[in-house]
Amino acid sequence: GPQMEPRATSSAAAPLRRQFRVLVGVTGSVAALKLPLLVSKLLDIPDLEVAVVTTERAKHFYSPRDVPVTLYSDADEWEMWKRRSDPVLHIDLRRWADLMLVAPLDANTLGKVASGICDNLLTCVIRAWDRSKPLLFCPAMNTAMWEHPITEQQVGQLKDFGYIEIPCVAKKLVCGDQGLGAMAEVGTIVGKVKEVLSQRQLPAELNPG
Ligand SMILES: CC(C)(CO)[C@@H](O)C(=O)NCCC(=O)N/C=C\S
Repeated sequence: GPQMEPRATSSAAAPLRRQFRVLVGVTGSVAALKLPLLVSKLLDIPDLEVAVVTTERAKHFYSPRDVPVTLYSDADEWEMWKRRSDPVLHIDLRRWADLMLVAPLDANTLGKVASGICDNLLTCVIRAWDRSKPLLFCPAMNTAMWEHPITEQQVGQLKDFGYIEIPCVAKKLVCGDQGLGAMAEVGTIVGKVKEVLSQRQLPAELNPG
């Protein structure tokens, strides 16, 4: 998990290890049931390290047993910070990650991010995010929510921040409605992560000289 160990070891014996760190944010859309599949597909990408930050609502849609990486939630922030000298988890996480992927981004968290609300671990990481690093988001919500005019405004706001949208798709949603609002397919999401990583220089300390 994201401890502050050195980013890479390079010695005669061991080649430079180029781990690229992806922090997955998961929120309370029913599409969060795809988290185990998404994490397992990300772990198939060579040299990728994955950690997850979950909201409380998202926990209803997956079992931590099916997520074989470090999974942070709000209580971890409270546990970790007891006194002034203690680390601040959302700041540790913004430093640790090279790329952030919010999948799914539900209507509630979309609204929070668009207006700078940061009332949990995930929104605090995003609020503190270093915008020189890529942040990808996958909206997912009921069609009626998607079609509300506030959605376009708030997605536009996130794009103005420089965040990259992986657009939702039209499907027969789990609630029976047919239309836009379904999270992009996991294959689409993983493909976009690969594309963005291929365009990025590795962090300097991974690629000295
Ligand atoms: C869950 C999944 C991935 C199954 O294909 C798909 O329905 C979806 O992305 N739904 C997210 C939209 C949503 O949150 N609907 C909430 C009420 S309809």
